[in-house]
Amino acid sequence: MFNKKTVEDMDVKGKKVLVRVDFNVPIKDGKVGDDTRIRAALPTIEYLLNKGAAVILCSHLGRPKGGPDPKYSLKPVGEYLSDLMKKPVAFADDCVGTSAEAAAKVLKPGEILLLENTRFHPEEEKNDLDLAKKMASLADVFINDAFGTAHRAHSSTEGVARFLPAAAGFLLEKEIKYLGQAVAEPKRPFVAILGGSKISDKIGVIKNLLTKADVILIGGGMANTFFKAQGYPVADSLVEDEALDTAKELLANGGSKLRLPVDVTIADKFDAEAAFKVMDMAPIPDGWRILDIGPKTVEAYAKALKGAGTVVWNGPMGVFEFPNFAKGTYAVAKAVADSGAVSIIGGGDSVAAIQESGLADKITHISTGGGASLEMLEGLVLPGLAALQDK
Ligand SMILES: Nc1ncnc2c1ncn2[C@@H]1O[C@H](COP(=O)(O)OP(=O)(O)O)[C@@H](O)[C@H]1O
Ligand SMILES: O=C(OP(=O)(O)O)[C@H](O)COP(=O)(O)O
Repeated sequence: MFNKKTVEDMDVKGKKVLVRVDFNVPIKDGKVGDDTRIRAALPTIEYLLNKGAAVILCSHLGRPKGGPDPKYSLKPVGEYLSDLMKKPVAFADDCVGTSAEAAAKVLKPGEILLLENTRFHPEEEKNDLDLAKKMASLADVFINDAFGTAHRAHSSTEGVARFLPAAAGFLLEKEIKYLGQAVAEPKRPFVAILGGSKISDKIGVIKNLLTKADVILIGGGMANTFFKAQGYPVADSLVEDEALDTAKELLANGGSKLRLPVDVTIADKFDAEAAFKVMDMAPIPDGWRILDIGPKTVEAYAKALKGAGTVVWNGPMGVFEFPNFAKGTYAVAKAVADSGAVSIIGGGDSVAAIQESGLADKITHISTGGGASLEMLEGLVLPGLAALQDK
C-alpha cells in the first residue's frame, strides 16, 4: 500500500542528507508555540544521526511575500530544536548560496544544520528547478518528511527530488498509511468539519467531500465566505472573494449535508481585547467582524457529532488564539472527543488548538497536515510523495 522507498531503504552512512520537514509552526513574540510538527520530525532526524548521516533540514515558515522577512525566520525553530534534542543545531541564513554551502560543507556525521526559510526565495513556490538544483547540491540524498506540505509542488518538496536519490521519512510514511486506511472505508456517519482561514485553498475540497461525508460542518473564516455568498453583509469579517462563486455553487448543490453557523460571535476589532457580542446570523453591523461561532451553533454541531463513526476536522471554528474567541473551537473539540468516533484532526493551527484544549489524548489521530490530509481525502496525488522513488 505504501509503495515508496523510505529512509530505511537508503544508504546514508557518512552521507549528507537533505531532509524537507514541515516546521511551519506558530511563532509568537519570536518563540515557538505548538511544537507538534517539530516533535513529529524527530524519529527521522534521530534515525539518520544514529546511522552516521549529517542532517541538513529545510522548511518553509508562514507565507512571506517576495523575499526575506525576519518575522518568518526559522532561527527560533533551530534554537527550539537544539533544546529539544539537547545538541547543537547549526543555522544558515539562506537555504542556498554561500552561507548554506559553507555550513553544509563543514557538517560532520551526527551533526544537524537548519537552513533558513525556503520561501524567502519566491522561486520556491513556482517549483523553480534552478533553486531545487542548488538545494540538492548541498547533499547526497533527499528525504521528504514534510507531510503537511506534501500537497505543494515546490522546489524543496517536488523539484529537489528530481536531482537526488529521494525517499520518504517516517512521518510521511506514517501519515499516508494511517489516513489512507482511515478514509478508505470510513465508519459512518462520517462528519467533516472545516474552518480556518485558508479559504480559497480549501473550499474546493467541499465539493468532493459532499460525495463522501454524511454531514459537513462549516465554521471559522470559511463560514464567512458562505455568508457573503448568501447575500449577508459581513462588514469587516475575513472573506476571500475569489472563493465566492464556489461557495454559491456549493450552497446550491450541498443540500442538507452542508451546515452553516446559525449564530456568531462578533468583535469591534481584530484584537484579543476587542469588545464582543453574540448574535443570530443576520447582517453584521458596520465596523464589526465575525471571530467565532456562537453557542446555538455549538449545540447544533455537537448534536451532529453525537454518534458519528468518523470525524475529520481541519481549521479552527474561530480565532482561538484570542481566548474570548476560542469558545467555539474548544466546545466543538469537546464534542468530537465525546463522540466516540474515529477522529482525525489535522493542520498546524487546528492541532495547536486541540493541544491547548487539553483534549489531544482523546483524539484518534492528530495529523501534521491540514490541506495535505484534505487533498488525500479527495483522492488527489500529493506531489511531494509522487516525486519520491518507488520501492
Ligand atoms: N472567523 C475568523 N476570522 C479570521 N480568522 C479566523 C476565523 N476563524 C479562524 N480563523 C483563523 O484561521 C487560522 C487557521 O486556519 P488554517 O491555516 O486554515 O488552519 P490549519 O492551520 O489548522 O490548517 C487561525 O489562525 C485562526 O485564527
Ligand atoms: O500549515 C500548512 O498547511 P495547513 O495549514 O493546511 O496544515 C503547511 O505547512 C502548508 O503551508 P501552506 O498552506 O502555506 O503551503
